[in-house]
Amino acid sequence: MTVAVAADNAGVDLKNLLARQLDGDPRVGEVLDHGVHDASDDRAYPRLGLAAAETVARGEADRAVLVCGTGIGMCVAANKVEGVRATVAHDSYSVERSVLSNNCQVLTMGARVIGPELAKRLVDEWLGHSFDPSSASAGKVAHITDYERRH
Ligand SMILES: O=C[C@H](O)[C@H](O)COP(=O)(O)O
Repeated sequence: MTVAVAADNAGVDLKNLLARQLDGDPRVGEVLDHGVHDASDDRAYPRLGLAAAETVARGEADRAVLVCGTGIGMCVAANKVEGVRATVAHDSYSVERSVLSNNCQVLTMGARVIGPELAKRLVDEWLGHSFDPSSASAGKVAHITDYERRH
């Protein structure tokens, strides 16, 4: 799969770490890094997160990992992009359910909330989950996407 990544300067170190891990993962064909690339770049999280989420909406990326201070701003921004379902998650169960229940394509994390080793482990787990369109959860997600299309 193709995975987009992005971060503001609060999340750049963790994003770079996760990008390297994703790059070395055999399940990932390509990592699209939307920046920032170092902490001297002070572009705000919505610019970076929206650009990455748009690549998911356009089908250029299958998924995205977005990092800011808390993960909240990136999550709010990404969810404004039509067709994108983003979640902030810092625990294994939420990461799993974000895919299996909610078909989220975007995972956001807060570099000021989670340590790098746990973040790496959760991203590894996240890649292993895939949504089952024949599951009971599919109709619930469809309710959201239908609403989005109608409004
Ligand atoms: O959600 C926003 C992020 O945590 C960001 O990195 C920091 O935003 P702030 O500077 O507005 O607190």
